[in-house]
Amino acid sequence: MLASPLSAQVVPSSPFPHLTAAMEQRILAYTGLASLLFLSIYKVFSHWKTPKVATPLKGPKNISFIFGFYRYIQEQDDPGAVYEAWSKEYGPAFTVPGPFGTKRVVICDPKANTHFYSRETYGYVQPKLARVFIENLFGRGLLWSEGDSHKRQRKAVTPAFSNAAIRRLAAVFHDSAHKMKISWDAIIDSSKTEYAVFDVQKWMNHVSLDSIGIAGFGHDFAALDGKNTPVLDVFDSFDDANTDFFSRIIFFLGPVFPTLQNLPTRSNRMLRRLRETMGKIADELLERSRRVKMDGKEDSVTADKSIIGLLGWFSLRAKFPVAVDLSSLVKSENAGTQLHMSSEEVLAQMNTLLLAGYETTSISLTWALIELSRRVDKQERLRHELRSVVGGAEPSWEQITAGLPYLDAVVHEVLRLHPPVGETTRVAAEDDVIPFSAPITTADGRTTDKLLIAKGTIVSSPIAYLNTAEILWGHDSSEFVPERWLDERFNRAKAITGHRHILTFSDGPRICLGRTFALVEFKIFLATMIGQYRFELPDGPATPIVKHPSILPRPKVKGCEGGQVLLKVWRLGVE
Ligand code: HEM
Repeated sequence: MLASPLSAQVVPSSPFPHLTAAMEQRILAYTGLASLLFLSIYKVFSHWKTPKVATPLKGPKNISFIFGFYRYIQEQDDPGAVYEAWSKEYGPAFTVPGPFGTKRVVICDPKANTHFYSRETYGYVQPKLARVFIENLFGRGLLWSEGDSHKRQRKAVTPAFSNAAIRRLAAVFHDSAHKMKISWDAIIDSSKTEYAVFDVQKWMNHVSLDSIGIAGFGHDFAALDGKNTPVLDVFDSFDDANTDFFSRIIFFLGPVFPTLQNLPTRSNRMLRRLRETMGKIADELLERSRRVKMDGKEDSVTADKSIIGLLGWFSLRAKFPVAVDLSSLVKSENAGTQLHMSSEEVLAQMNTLLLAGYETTSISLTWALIELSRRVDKQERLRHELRSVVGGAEPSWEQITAGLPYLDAVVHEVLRLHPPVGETTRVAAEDDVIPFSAPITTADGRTTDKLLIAKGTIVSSPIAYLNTAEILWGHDSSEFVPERWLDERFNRAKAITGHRHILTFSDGPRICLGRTFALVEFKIFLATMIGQYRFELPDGPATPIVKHPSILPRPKVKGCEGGQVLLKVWRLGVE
C-alpha cells in the first residue's frame, strides 16, 4: 500500500528504519530513565560534594563509593574502638571517606574539640541531611536552629531548666518510679519463681516517657499504665527491623529531593501522627489554662509546674499575647526581653523536649542496668551506699545532688561508656583554623599544630572515642569502673571541657539543656531500682549484648526479639 502524502508529512521517516515502533518506544523510555538517573546522580553528587580539605590529611582508604564508611561505623558495636585504632595509625586528625566520594575530617584532640564546640551554630552548622531530618522529626526548634535564631530560642527556654525548677520536678520522677515499682511488685508476686523476667528496655521507655510528659508539659502519656501512644509507635517505626528498603532510600535521598518526604512511607506516616498528637497536647494545655482562668483556681497538674508551664507560653495571665490560638506569636513571660517565639517554634520546642528527653534517658537507664548486671559487685556496692545513706525512704534532693558519691560515679561511668549520641558532625560555615595540643603529620609529611579548614568541609567530633580514649582515661578506659570518678584516675581527662570532662552532653552553645533534668531523673530511677531489686542477665554476666539500630542506637540481648533487654529481677526486703 502506498503511504498517503499526509502520513508522509506527519510521521517523519525514522533514522533507524529497521526498528519497529514498539522497539523505538522502548528505547525512548530507556533513554528517559537513563537521563533521569544521570540527573539524579548529578544532583546527589553536587549535593554531597565537599571542598578539598585545606590541610591534606591521611586516613583510611574508601570501602564503598555509595556509603563510604558511613554504614560500617553505624554497624559497629563499639565505634569508639574504630576511631581509637585510626587515631593510633594516623594521629589526632585524619579524613574518613563518606557517601558519594565525600570526606570528613575527624578531630581526636581535646584542644581541637574545645575550639570546634565553641564555634557551634555560627562557625560549624548542621549538615543539610541532618537538618532536614531534625526538621521532620522535631520541627524548627532549638535543635534545628543556628546562629542568632538558636541564641534567641535558647535564651527563651533556659529559665525552665534552672536548679530550682528541676528541684520542683523531682517529685514527678519519684511518682513515676513509685508507679513502676507497684507494677513490678505485682508481676514478681504473681510469678511462679522467686524472680520475674522483665524487658527493662521497654520499662525504661515507659518510665522516661511518662516522666518527660508530665515534667515537660503536664501531660500524662500513661505508658506505665499500658496505654499505647503514637510517640512509642514513632520510635518503633525507626527500628531497622521495621524500616523497609524503600523508606531508607527515601530517607537518604530526602534532602536532595524534598518532595520524597511527602510520600506515604511508614516513617513519614508516623511522623505525621506524632505532629498531630503534639498539636493536640498543645491544645489541651491551652484549654486547661482557659479552665483555670474561668474557675479561678490552680489545677495541680497544670502546665504551670512543668517546663513549658514555667515558660508561661500557654498561660492566659501572660502580659503579652500568648498562644491563645496557635497561630499567634508567643512571648516568654520570664525573660522580659523580646524573645518572641512563633507558635510553630513552641510546638517544635515541645517535640524537642519530648524526643530529646525520652530516647536518651531511657537508653542510658537501660545501659546502667546492663552494666550493673555484668558487675554484680558494683551493683552490691551501690545498693550498700543507698541503704546506708537513704535507708528504705525516697532520696532527698540534697542526697541526689551531693550525698551519694557512688551513685553519681555509676551514672557518669554509664554516660561515659555509652553516649547515646556517639558523634557530632557539622559543616564549616566559613574558613577556620583549628588549634591542636599535639602535632599532626599531614599527608605530605609536614608537621603542624594547626589545621586549616575550608568553608564547606565536614568536621566530626568522635564523642564515643573521646569518652574512652586510652590516652585520656588510662589502660582500663573501655571497662566499667565507676571508682575512676572517685580517685586520681579522673584527673587525666581534664583536658576535655564539657560536663564533667565527657562529651556525652556535647559542649559549647549546644550543650544539652536538659542535663541537670536528665541526671536527677537518672539518679532517682536508678536509686529506686537498685535499692529495691536485684538484677541479673539471663545467661550470667557474659550474656552477649549487641547494638540495636533505632533513631539512636540501643543495646539488646543477642538473640532476643526487637530491642529486648531481658533481665531477671528479684524483689529485695527492706533492711
Ligand atoms: C542521658 C540523657 C541525655 C543525653 C545523653 C543528652 C544528650 C544531648 C546532646 C548530645 C545534645 C546535643 C545535640 C546536638 O548537638 O545535635 C543535646 C541537646 C539537647 N538536649 Fe539533651 N540529652 C539528654 C537528656 C535530655 C533531657 C532529659 C532533655 C529535656 C528535658 C534534653 C533536652 C535537650 C535540648 C533542648 C537540647 C538542644 C540544645 C540546643 O540545641 O541548644 N536532653 N542533648
